[in-house]
Amino acid sequence: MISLAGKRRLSKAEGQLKSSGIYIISILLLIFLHSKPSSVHLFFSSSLVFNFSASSLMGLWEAFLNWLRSLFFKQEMELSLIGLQNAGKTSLVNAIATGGYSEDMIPTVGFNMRKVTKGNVTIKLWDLGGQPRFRSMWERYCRAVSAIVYVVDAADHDNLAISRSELHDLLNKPSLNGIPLLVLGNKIDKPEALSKPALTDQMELKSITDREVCCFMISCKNSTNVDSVIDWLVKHSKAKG
Ligand SMILES: Nc1nc2c(ncn2[C@@H]2O[C@H](COP(=O)(O)OP(=O)(O)OP(=O)(O)O)[C@@H](O)[C@H]2O)c(=O)[nH]1
Ligand SMILES: [Mg+2]
Repeated sequence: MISLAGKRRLSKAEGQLKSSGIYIISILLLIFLHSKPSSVHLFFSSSLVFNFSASSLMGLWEAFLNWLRSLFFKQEMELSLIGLQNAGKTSLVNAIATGGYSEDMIPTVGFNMRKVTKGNVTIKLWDLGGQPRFRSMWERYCRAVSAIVYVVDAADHDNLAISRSELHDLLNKPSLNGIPLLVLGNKIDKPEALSKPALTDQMELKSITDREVCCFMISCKNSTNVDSVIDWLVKHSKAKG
């Protein structure tokens, strides 16, 4: 038997527990809203359209839970870097991992694997050799990845046609159906480098309709747009959960 005073103490403790729980959730919600202003905007714009529908509230709640999850759980993703020899794949791995750059690169023989951690996401990068003798293994290393990263030397006009046909041959493999594609036009520090519309055109990227395709123009040498590449990669690991 619990005395009346005991019951009072118990319900007081319960009340304190509840209010501190609400307090913690409110603080976390405020931090979330502060760190993701875009979701607040999205919520209010969709609320205006749908008159504060339950789905917009659910969307915000889901985004909040995903954010909470990302604070506590590490996420992993696997990527393959493909492209002709000399395109700058290994240079990109270095730019992502350390920000370093070297003119003196040794061509990749076979493949290298490197793990890079960005925030709570660990990215496993398969950096494949681009010489003709290694291209037959590209497909094998692309099968289970979250995204295929295809690097093109945007300043090497002579090899663009080969780069395009190698890319389209690879994407035609049924085992790679639907895997998102990130095409990177590298070496934009060189004056002869193509513009993004010209590269999109030359690589016939608009004809790829069976998957998500994104293209950035980058320079590993000057670290141009490397941050955008990392953001894209991290977003795609989150999409995979
Ligand atoms: N100007 C310039 N040169 C670059 C850039 N990125 C890479 N390079 C140079 O391009 C050459 C080839 O770079 P790698 O990273 O080895 O090319 P790769 O695609 O890994 O080549 P393989 O391993 O043979 O398939 C090196 O001399 C790099 O210094 C860049 O953004 N600008
Ligand atoms: Mg290499």
